[in-house]
Amino acid sequence: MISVEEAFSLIDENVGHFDREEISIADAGNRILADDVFADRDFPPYDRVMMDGIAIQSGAFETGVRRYPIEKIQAAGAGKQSLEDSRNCIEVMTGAILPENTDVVVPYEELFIDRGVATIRSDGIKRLQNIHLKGTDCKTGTLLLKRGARITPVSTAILAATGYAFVPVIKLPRIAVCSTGDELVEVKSVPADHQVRQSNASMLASALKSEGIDAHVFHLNDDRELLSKGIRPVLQDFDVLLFSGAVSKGKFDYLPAVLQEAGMDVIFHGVAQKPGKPFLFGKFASGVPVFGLPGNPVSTFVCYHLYFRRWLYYSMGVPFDYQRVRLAREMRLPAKLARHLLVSVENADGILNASPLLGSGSGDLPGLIPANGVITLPAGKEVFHKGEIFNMIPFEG
Ligand SMILES: Nc1nc2c(c(=O)[nH]1)N[C@H]1C(S)=C(S)[C@@H](COP(=O)(O)OP(=O)(O)OC[C@H]3O[C@@H](n4cnc5c(N)ncnc54)[C@H](O)[C@@H]3O)O[C@H]1N2
Ligand code: MOO
Repeated sequence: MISVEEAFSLIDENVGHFDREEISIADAGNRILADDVFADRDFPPYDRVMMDGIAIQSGAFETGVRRYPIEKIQAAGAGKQSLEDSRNCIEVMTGAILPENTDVVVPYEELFIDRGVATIRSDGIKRLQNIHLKGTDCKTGTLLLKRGARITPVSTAILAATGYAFVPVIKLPRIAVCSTGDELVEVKSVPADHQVRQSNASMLASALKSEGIDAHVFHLNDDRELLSKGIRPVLQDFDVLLFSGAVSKGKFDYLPAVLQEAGMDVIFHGVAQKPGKPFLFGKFASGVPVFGLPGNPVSTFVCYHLYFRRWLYYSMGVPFDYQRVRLAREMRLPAKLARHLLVSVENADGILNASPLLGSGSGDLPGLIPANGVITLPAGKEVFHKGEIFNMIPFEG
């Protein structure tokens, strides 16, 4: 059995390389940007009128002119007009380009307009007032979004503003989620006394959905022949295989052997950790990785977050973020195995306090309900003090 640290290193050594693709901006939310994005023009791209009103020349105001015949209108979206007579004004609309020969915008609230003449009621004006000058936010060529960033609503707006109708993103892998086990029945079924509804595949598919991945879900029974037959088509059609169950020492835990028969190399099988001790990680010669998540629901979920998501993020070139949390109470544990502890966090004046949720072990699915994430208490140490800082992998967002 290898240590958690060795398992992480082996995951890191075997990260994938995803291609890029161009997708419609309408579908780009939450995807990972594959290119840097630069400003293709200044922001704003022209001297932009910021208030509805009139545009005048400051020089005319300084010589005492207060009554300005309206020469024309500069609407937003219309080409640039020009003020012919400096004692006149042009009516301007928010978002319009500032007309030539003007350098001040006076809003309607400070005007009195009668029979085509605007009288300025305010005492003073400032040159360039209510004008959003070209390039003041950023210049053409400025780096706005970095490759590897997750596309947020704000980055979607930047992509739209810079002309990306189609956005270069990192391709998402096609993932098969395969649950195993004869005791498992379909969600819609009424289970007999010795059966349970199959919930791990739903949990994994839902977790993958939040990464933007639509997984294909399969169920395979604990029959060596059927398992062997069942995985063959799955092997061909997917980039990543996530299995849940059938990786420990049971008489019907055929999965590791069947996968090896099909050509998978075992990278490791068994990690000195709780939960998730029988976790299996392997790879086919084609490069397709296999994550054999132990079947107990807490083991499945914890191994998914610790190992699969790490692999996925690193394969996409994205940092795998942790939250710094403070252990809310002392923990004493046997030092033999690393302990992945479910925690619920509470924000106390900006400090995230993490309370361990002990539940009744890795089969305790309802025990996951209050969990916000998982922290790892390393092997080789028995006492962990209240207030010690840990990296928490959050389960949501
Ligand atoms: N002799 C040993 N027995 C076990 C060991 C061991 O080292 N020696 N390890 C234990 C640990 S730790 C775990 S974790 C489990 C994992 O075993 P498997 O990966 O083979 O999983 P199963 O036996 O198939 O299932 C375990 C448990 O989880 C339930 N399960 C499985 N899949 C689902 C699903 N899709 N939805 C809901 N529930 C699921 C299953 O019914 C079992 O109760 O092995 C220990 N045994
Ligand atoms: O790894 Mo098993 O994870 O204790 O249930």
